[in-house]
Amino acid sequence: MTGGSRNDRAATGGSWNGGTATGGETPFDVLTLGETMACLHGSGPLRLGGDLTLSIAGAETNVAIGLARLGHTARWAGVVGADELGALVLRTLRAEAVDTGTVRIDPERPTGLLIQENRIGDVSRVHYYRSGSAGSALGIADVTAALTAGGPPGILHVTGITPALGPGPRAAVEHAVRRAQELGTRVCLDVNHRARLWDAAAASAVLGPLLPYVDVLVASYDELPIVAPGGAGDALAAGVAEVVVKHGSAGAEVWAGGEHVRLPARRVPVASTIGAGDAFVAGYLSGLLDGLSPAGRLERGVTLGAFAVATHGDWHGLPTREELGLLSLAAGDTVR
Ligand SMILES: Nc1ncnc2c1ncn2[C@@H]1O[C@H](COP(=O)(O)OP(=O)(O)OP(=O)(O)O)[C@@H](O)[C@H]1O
Ligand SMILES: O=C(O)C(=O)C[C@H](O)[C@H](O)CO
Repeated sequence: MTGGSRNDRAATGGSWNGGTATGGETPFDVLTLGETMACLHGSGPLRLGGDLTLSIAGAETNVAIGLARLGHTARWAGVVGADELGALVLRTLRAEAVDTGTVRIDPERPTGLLIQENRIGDVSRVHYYRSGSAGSALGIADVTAALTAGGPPGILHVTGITPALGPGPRAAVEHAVRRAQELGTRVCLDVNHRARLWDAAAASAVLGPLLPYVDVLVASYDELPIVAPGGAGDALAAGVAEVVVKHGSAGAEVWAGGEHVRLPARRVPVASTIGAGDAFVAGYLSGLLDGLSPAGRLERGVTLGAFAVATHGDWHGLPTREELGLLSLAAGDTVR
């Protein structure tokens, strides 16, 4: 399916944008691509049964939703099944003002599913039911449509999850980053290693060669060696302009424009850490779009990460621009 609704929301505060639009349309601030699934969330051990809540999850759409909530324009490219869960994915994204105009519906494959199991305290397990899914049918043609319809986006955001889904998605990501570079679109890669999908050596062989096309590299401190065995310096030497490293509850750091900045995490009560990394990326890219300094970008990343941690759900608790200051209120405050 092509030609769904075009998000006409104006870009707010974007200090730079992509290449020239065709047909008088405004390019999107950010294009993300990958797999988004139905997500069941349980509050205890799965084998005991009990209630599950149904929503959607996908690292790339978590980022797109975070950006859209802050007033940036975002498109997601992917494939869903011709089923009710695919309809849930599309309906949710449209409600969050994420453009789905180039999303393809595959009549042969089901929408993927993941189940989040809250096992002990804040320790969760994720179970995938995504083998043979519609999302894993993503291919080069999907990327071409998404990158060009409406003009090249300002930023292309991809993650290391997508190439782990199979040869089609891998080719799609490799094509996307090359084409983005030709189009003058900046590329952000989040390593987002998923050990249940592939091992570190396989990830390294695929993601390492992408670095010459990457402008902003994001990795957790334990993932960085997958693409840069010698640390951030290796990635900078490979041509990456900004290297952002996340340290969970210890905050994050960035090397950009000859600067090195490190910030602590915001202190918040922990509801669920799932999605903190994606929220962080949305905040960081929002700061980049707004023309903030490396410290300002990092600060917005850390702020969105804290919103994700302090609320339930992958993306549900992410702030609008007006809500960014909420974290500064004292515990127990009520806004009236
Ligand atoms: N306990 C916490 N309290 C406050 N902020 C946190 C906490 N954990 C994470 N964050 C913020 O979120 C950012 C990203 O978190 P983290 O490093 O855990 O990402 P991640 O491992 O990629 O997460 P995920 O893959 O689950 O999305 C951190 O850099 C930090 O700013
Ligand atoms: O693990 C994945 O593939 C996902 O995209 C699901 C999660 O919602 C996401 O990664 C949270 O960070």
